[in-house]
Amino acid sequence: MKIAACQMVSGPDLGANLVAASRLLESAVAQGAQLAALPEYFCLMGHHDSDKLAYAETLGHGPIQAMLSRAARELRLWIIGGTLPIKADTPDRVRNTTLVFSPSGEVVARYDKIHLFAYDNGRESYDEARVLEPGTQPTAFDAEQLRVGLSVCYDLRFPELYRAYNPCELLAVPAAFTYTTGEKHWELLLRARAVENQCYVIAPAQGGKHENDRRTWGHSMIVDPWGEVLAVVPEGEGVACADIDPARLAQVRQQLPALAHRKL
Ligand SMILES: NC(=O)CCC(=O)C(=O)O
Repeated sequence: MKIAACQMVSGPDLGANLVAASRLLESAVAQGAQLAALPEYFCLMGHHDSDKLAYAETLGHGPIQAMLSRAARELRLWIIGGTLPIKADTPDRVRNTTLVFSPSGEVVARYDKIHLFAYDNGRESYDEARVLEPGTQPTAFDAEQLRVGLSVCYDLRFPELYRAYNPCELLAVPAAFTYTTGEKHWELLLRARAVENQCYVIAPAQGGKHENDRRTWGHSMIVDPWGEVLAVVPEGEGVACADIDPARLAQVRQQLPALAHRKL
């Protein structure tokens, strides 16, 4: 199966972000992809944390989900729908949610980001817990022969989440890594998760200077189970495509049976 990681530089205009996401999904299909993934916050990188509340949807309703479902159906594509804000049970809180759409346009999986990002180096600071409510459930789904484990951005720093997905063939990490942390840690962590879990990793990211003055690292990539980077988009909008090769997965696991040697 050919897979595609779509990189975006989303802004505060929901309509414009949805148009850009549709265009990238079409481009992924034109390059032969059967599964495409969008980045974290693909539909909105607002000026304020509270913008997420204004655009939050209830499950099964709203323009963001309608666009993803229509694109999946019309393009006959599996879509890992980055993240979108879904209303939480708690007032004034949202879940940062990945919805997965099958090629018939149905939602087949929901994952709510478990680990909420916080960072403060004196010049930049983030605290997702101000408006987000964390998820609690690791979630995987099957896309034909592929078992895919879901995660979002900061989750990448918590290897125990990915162990919960073993065995699977692909780990998905839609992200909006900061430029500062991404420059140092993004590729290192993605390749580590691929090597230690002997899986492919698809990591679609935000990458560039956003209207809200945030700068994200980008470098959307696809990594193979030996830790090789198969495709990358350094900065700006674009699509990184690569093939999932079952023979490669089998070869890596047979030559170095580290997963079978786990003791804990
Ligand atoms: N949106 C996020 O979770 C950002 C995570 C990040 O930048 C990191 O360094 O971790």
